[in-house]
Amino acid sequence: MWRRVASLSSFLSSYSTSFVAQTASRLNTWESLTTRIAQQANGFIAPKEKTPFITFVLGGPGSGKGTQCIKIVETFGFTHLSAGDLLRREIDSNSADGAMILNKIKEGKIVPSQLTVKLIQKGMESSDNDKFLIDGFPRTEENRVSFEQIIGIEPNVVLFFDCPEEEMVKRLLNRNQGRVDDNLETIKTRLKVFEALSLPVINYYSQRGKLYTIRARGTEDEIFEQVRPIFTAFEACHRAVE
Ligand SMILES: Nc1ncnc2c1ncn2[C@@H]1O[C@H](COP(=O)(O)OP(=O)(O)O)[C@@H](O)[C@H]1O
Ligand SMILES: O=c1ccn([C@@H]2O[C@H](COP(=O)(O)OP(=O)(O)O)[C@@H](O)[C@H]2O)c(=O)[nH]1
Ligand SMILES: [Mg+2]
Repeated sequence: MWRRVASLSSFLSSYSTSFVAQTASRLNTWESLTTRIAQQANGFIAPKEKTPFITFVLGGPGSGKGTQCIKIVETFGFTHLSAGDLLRREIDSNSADGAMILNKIKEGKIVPSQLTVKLIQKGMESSDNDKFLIDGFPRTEENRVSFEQIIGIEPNVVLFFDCPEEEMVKRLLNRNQGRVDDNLETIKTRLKVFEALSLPVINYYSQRGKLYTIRARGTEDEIFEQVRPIFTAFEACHRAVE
């Protein structure tokens, strides 16, 4: 469905007086947003009939990734694959790796890449959808490379929820989902891991022109209004070729 688009730039520029344009101006100017998206869609060459459209959803712990993914799913029909949820499911199913995964999560450390990528791969293969939100992954450069090697596709879009540390800590301590890692000691490690290992991944995608940074403070709805124009523009690209 999300196939290569032949001539998007002209379509997108004629779209610039729409409601979407007004909304998009809060994030970027509409022109620069649509130009970027057209370039990315044009660079997306489908090697087989159904190549998935992949969005990586990144940000520190408590930045609101999961919360915003729910809204993206409701509005744009993506399938949500949270790497953390997939790993927690492995623990709950008493799999051979369960104890190791639990330890890593308790310590705020990163689970070996191959394992996480295989779980994501299974999630993608068991879905009929061709639009995926991969939430909380890749968290390290090694994660990123492993995904590219095993899945063989690069993300089309990378969202980065940029949130001040004190706000993330406050949210995590109030998350109230009974998670073993929502305690101050683990949170401190997770913030260090984020800075040391995850920020390089974010910088990598910024350099590749795939990064959309969202200011992740404010109400959930306010934050979603920064996210919405990105996917609206991609949908517009998609409709243009149907
Ligand atoms: N904009 C927001 N303002 C206040 N609290 C939020 C906001 N977005 C999410 N939360 C809350 O913060 C906590 C962490 O959000 P979550 O989506 O789980 O973040 P992440 O997946 O990035 O760790 C949750 O309890 C969630 O309800
Ligand atoms: O690709 C991943 C995703 C998660 N985790 C582990 O799972 C924890 C919780 O991740 P999740 O994405 O659920 O946390 P969030 O950022 O949403 O709070 C992380 O701290 C890691 O220990 C991991 O090792 N690799
Ligand atoms: Mg989450």
